[in-house]
Amino acid sequence: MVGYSGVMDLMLQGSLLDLADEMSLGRLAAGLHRTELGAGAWVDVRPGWLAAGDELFALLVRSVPWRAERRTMYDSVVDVPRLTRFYAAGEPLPHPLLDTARDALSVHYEAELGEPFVTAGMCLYRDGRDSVAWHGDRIGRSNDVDTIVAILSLGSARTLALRPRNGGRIPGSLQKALRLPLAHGDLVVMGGSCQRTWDHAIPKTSEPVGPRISVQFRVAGVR
Ligand SMILES: O=C(O)CCC(=O)C(=O)O
Ligand SMILES: [Fe+2]
Repeated sequence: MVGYSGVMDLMLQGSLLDLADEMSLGRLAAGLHRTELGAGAWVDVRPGWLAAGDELFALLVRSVPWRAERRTMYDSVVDVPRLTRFYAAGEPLPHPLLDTARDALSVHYEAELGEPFVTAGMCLYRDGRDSVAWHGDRIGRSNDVDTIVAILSLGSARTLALRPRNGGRIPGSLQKALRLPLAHGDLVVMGGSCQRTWDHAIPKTSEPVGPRISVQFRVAGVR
């Protein structure tokens, strides 16, 4: 028979296991790595920022009112086979962890950004055929001034591709393309002049990939 303290041990073990499985954001600065892209552009990657995000992913797939998006967007004609939902400033987000993530990002980037992240754009890539073509987030102020766009990646791993704009003819810009594999819980942050001097894309893939959701946090007046 298991005595009282034995029961307590079992309960404690149980709760420790639960804790380990509980969804949580790690310390943002720990494991954050910056790559300078030249011409004032940079990209930060923080692998595994969100731990145990399976339930959040499932909840977002289920409960976000996704809309089909296949139209012209950004500054060129962009084919956008994916589902989206935009949460404007002040609109309640579907899970409190997303508020926590946005606020942690606002604190971390305060000195560089000078204003908080306030909107959340969500995209659902159903499989490898869904994608977003080359573009910069240049709708609004980001067409003229530096900004920061922070993206939390959930679900299946996909590649975020980055390449210098205008065939790399922007003075000081690094002359190569980058491919960042983004896995479940990873954070990627594009900053400085990145939206103006670089383009990014989520390329289609013939790999058998499941659904992926990206949550993009932006400042007011930037899409
Ligand atoms: O899904 C992503 O990680 C990128 C999305 C994106 O570039 C956009 O919606 O502007
Ligand atoms: Fe974008």
